Order: sequence, then C-alpha cells, then structure tokens
Amino acid sequence: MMLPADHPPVAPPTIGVLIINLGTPDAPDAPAVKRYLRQFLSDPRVVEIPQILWQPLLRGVILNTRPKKSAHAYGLVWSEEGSPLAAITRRQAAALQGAFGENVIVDHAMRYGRPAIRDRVAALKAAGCERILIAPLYPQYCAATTATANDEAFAELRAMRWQPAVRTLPPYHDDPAYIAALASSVTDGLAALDFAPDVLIATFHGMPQRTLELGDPYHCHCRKTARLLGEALGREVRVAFQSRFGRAKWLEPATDTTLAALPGEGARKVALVAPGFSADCLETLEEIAIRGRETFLEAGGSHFAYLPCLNDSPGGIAMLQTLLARELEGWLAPQ
Ligand SMILES: C=CC1=C(C)c2cc3[nH]c(cc4nc(cc5[nH]c(cc1n2)c(C)c5CCC(=O)O)C(CCC(=O)O)=C4C)c(C)c3C=C
Ligand SMILES: [Fe+2]
Ligand SMILES: [Fe+2]
Repeated sequence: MMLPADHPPVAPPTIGVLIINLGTPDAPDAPAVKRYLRQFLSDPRVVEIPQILWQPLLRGVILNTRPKKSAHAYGLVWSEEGSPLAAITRRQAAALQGAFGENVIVDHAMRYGRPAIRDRVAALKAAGCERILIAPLYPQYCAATTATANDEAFAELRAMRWQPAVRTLPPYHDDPAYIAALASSVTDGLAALDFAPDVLIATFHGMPQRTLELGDPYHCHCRKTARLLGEALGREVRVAFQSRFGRAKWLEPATDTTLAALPGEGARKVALVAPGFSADCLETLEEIAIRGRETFLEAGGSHFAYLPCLNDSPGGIAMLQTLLARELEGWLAPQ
C-alpha cells in the first residue's frame, strides 16, 4: 500500500553498536583481580576442563596465589583513567559515536567485569534499539574470546520477549582495511625509532595447542594476519605466542623464549607489534613492553621497541568505522 503524500516521514529505526573487549579488574588490587579472575577463569569457553575438576584447583590454588602477582603487574600499567584496556575501549566507543548517523548509538562492554555485556544489551534495548550489531573487537576468531562474547549477548536476548534484530561482527584477521591500518601503524612506528630492528615480531596471545586440534581457527587466523602484514610491509614478520597460562602445551613458539634466543642468533635489535589486541592492555604493556624488554636485554639484546596497538588512533578508528559500517549495510539505508 502506498503512503498518502502527506503522511509524516517514517523515523529511521534506532540502531545499537556494541563494541566488546575482554575486560579487566576494577582496581589494581588483589581483591578486585580475584573477582575478575574468578569470573574469567570460570568460563568454560576459556578453560576447557570439566568444571568439577577445574573449580577445586581454581578456588583452592589459583585464586589464592595469582591475584596478588597480577595486581602488582596491573599496578605497573594502571593510569589515571584506570586500566588501559578499559580506558582505550571507552575512547574507541566515544570516537565512533556519531560516525554512522544520529540514529546509531555506539556503546561498549566487557566480557568479564564492567560494563557487563548483558547490562549494555539491555540498555540498548531500553534506549529503543530495534537492531543491534554485536562487535567483539578480536581480529582473529577464538572461541575463548569471540564466541564467549557473543554467547553472553545472546544470553541477554534469550530473556527478552521482544528481541531486537541482531548481527555479529565477523573476524577481520585478513580484512584489507585492518591489514592496511596495521601496516601503516607499523611503518610509522618503525620510522620513529632511532634504530633499525634486525627482527620484527608479531606477538599474539596464545591458547592451548589442544584448542587448535579441536578445530579453533585462531592459530590459522594469526598466521594469516602476520603473512599479510609481512607482504604489506615487504619484510619478514616472525610470529610468536605470549601469555602462556597453566601447564598444558600452548601454541608455539613462545614470545618469551623467542626473545631470549634472538641475541644468541645474532639479532640484537628487535621490534614487536601485537596485532591481535585491538587495545593495549596488561598483556602488551606489562608482559611485552616491560618484561619482554628485560628478557631480551638480559639475553644480550641491545635495542628493543614495542609498537603500540591501533587503539583509538585515527587510523585505528577509521578502520573500525569501515568494518562496522559494512556490517550495518542495509540497516542504515533510508527506510
Ligand atoms: C586477544 C586474544 C586473547 C585470547 C585468545 C586469550 C586467551 C586466553 N587468556 C587466558 C588467560 C588470561 N588472559 C588474561 C588477560 C588478557 N587476555 C586477553 C586476550 C586474550 N586472551 C587480554 C586482552 C587480556 C588483558 C586484560 C587486561 O586487563 O588488560 C589473564 C589475566 C591477567 C593475568 O592474571 O595474567 C589471564 C589469566 C586463557 C587461559 C586463554 C585461553 C584460552
Ligand atoms: Fe588472555
Ligand atoms: Fe600475561
């Protein structure tokens, strides 16, 4: 049926974009880190050991030892704005607000800690969003990161009688916009150094080797990102995996053992980039930029540089805008 000519214009639907990252403690102290780790490490998508076996070890040992050590590490990178991961994710959402038109609300959430995914999905619905794009900001898909973020959003939708329509951001490990943003950021970062690195390492968060054997594409996604980045830069990019947790075998080579071995192989100048992290965090700022540097210099290295993540840099935000706008296609078109 045609609308009569004098019918008032139909308002475009309100749309929500929820960018999501992993999450972080509320404070750099042992009680806050304990709360955060209890939630994080109780996620069966993260630790794939039957809960009946895992929970006694988690509650009896890990949560009584790790929080103090991790709180100290958080203290080394904490800023006036709080945890770097929280501050950068907040700034990313603020920078994207308004980028897709007045009817699109951009919000952010964390899988563990706050702001909670379930609360923000409910808030977007309460704000009138009829459509929501769930956007876990992990370039490489991993069930322990991407899938669990989506699960949590869907858990909130499950409780709704009248659900909004939903889309999820696919992995973007090989997206030309992401590779170009990375290459440009690395090129600028290298040009600003006062030395030319012998080796450039792309360090990715690790995961258990078993996860790869069970079919998770994360390892392949990481390797493809590094290959495409190397092609874009016209130089070799070595891959390594960091942040090993627990006693099981994790993806190799490990970043720390690679850094310790390089000087002995004649590579005394190194630069690292962490393409799997959309925001700098404990794992990049403390584990790599502080401890990684110490490991490398103690092993005989002479020059070390850690190149920051894309964060809320103009190039990083433009890349996110491109990816998100693509997923909003059709939703943004005039109704
Ligand atoms: C970017 C991808 C990530 C994957 C894959 C991942 C897997 C994974 N992580 C752990 C255990 C820990 N990770 C921790 C911190 C942490 N992990 C990621 C990202 C990925 N993790 C980020 C962005 C952060 C930083 C959070 C911050 O607050 O800055 C920690 C907590 C810190 C600590 O105590 O060391 C743990 C523990 C496992 C077991 C896992 C695999 C499946
Ligand atoms: Fe992690
Ligand atoms: Fe770590």
